[in-house]
Formats: sequence, structure tokens, C-alpha cells
Amino acid sequence: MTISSQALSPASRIFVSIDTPEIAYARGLAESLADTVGGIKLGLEFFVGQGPAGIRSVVSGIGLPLFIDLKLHDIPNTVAAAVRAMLPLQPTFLTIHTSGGPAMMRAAAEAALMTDLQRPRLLGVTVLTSLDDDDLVSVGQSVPVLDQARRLASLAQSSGLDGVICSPAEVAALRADCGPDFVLMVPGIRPAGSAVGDQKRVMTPRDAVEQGADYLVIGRPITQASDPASAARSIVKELA
Ligand SMILES: O=c1ccn([C@@H]2O[C@H](COP(=O)(O)O)[C@@H](O)[C@H]2O)c(=O)[nH]1
Repeated sequence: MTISSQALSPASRIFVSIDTPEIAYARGLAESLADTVGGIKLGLEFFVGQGPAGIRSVVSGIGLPLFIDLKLHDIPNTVAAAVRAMLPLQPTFLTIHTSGGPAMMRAAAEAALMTDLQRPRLLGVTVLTSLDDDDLVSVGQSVPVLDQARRLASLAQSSGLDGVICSPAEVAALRADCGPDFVLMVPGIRPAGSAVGDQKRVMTPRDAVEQGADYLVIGRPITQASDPASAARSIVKELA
């Protein structure tokens, strides 16, 4: 599917990351942000706590695209089976790790087609935004983050994925490498003055979009704010 990033409204670029194991809290956040953001992301913390039924409870009737961010990483047969198992939830986006290799990515891409409904778009995690060059050295990947992200994004594209997760710092290079239709979904977003926490490669929302990001994944700067809807509106305003 071709996506024109320029056609996206500021609000529709924002996937709010609801990271909690609590179903009522997650549902409350989804309801309070439904008019302000473009999508809901639920990841490992929520899925381990509440499973598929919990996901249904949070997004039912909210009317926003669902991004299930489980970052699958296993042998091809197992990852493909997990992708198939997620299809009834009708996610718009799913994640797998590109470091699982081309066979795993191809198997996941084939599995994503096994639905009569709209197929999910598969995104590959390149280098986690919580890592820097020194972290890659410590796990035996002695190349700069940028080079590793470019390598993994190109591998993801040739293996049939729809896009990747990358930090804002790599967006411009990956856009040039992979073209306008390859989805760049970007966490590590921090409005000016907000706490960085465990993230290492960060940028403001506006700078990330100016670099060429299609979608922004934003968690704590919205969900931990005293007024999450107001925090989300400020970010939309910054992007407008
Ligand atoms: O490289 C990655 C991949 C995924 N994430 C996820 O995005 C959100 C970010 O939350 P913040 O609170 O805005 O830091 C979180 O769910 C991560 O699991 C990422 O940060 N980096």
C-alpha cells in the first residue's frame, strides 16, 4: 500500500503508546485521547498483562487504528504463527525484529496476507532507540548505529516488510535509502523540556517530522502528563 506522508494530518501521525498492565487505566487513556491522536499502540507490558481480550476491550469503539507492538523475534515458523494469531485483532501495524533475519521477515510478511480483512502492515525494528554506539559494541555489533539501521532497513525492505521502526536520527538516511512509500514509524520522541528517561536517540516531534518521519510513537510525554489530552494537543499544535 502506498502512503503519502504529506497527506497525513498532524494528529494522524501520532500513535500514543499506552504502556500499562491495567485495563481500566488503558481504556481511560484511549477514551480521553481518541479525539486528539491518530492511533493507539499497545505493547508487551499490556499484552503480557491482559492478552488479546484486553486489547479488544481497550480499542473497541474507539475508532482509531491499532498498532500491536510485540517486536516478535523467533524462528520463522513461530513468528509467522504469532502474526497469524494476531490477525483477528485487525491491527493496522505489527512489529517484528529485523535482526531475526530475512527468512523470518519473509515468513511474517506471508503470514500477514492470510486474512480476508485489511492486512496489517509489518514494521521491522532496526536498532532500539534505547541503544547507542557503545551499546552495539557491547553486544558485538561494532558498527555505528546509523550504519546498522541502514543495513537492517534495506534488509527489511527486500524481505517484504512495509516499513521500519527507527530513531529520529536515522529518518533522513532511511528515507533516502528506502524511498517515499516505505513507512518510517519513529519512537524516541521528546517534546522540548520533557524527561528523556531510558531513551538515547531522541528528537522533538516537529524535528522528527521535518526529517521525514511518517508516524511518531509517543508514550510517557503524553501518558505521564498531568493532563494527557492537553499534552497531546500541544504536540499536535507543534506539528501543525
Ligand atoms: O526502538 C524502539 C521501539 C519501540 N519503542 C516503544 O515505543 C514506546 C516509546 O515510549 P516512550 O514512553 O515515548 O519512551 C514504548 O512503548 C517502546 O516500547 C521504543 O521506544 N523504541
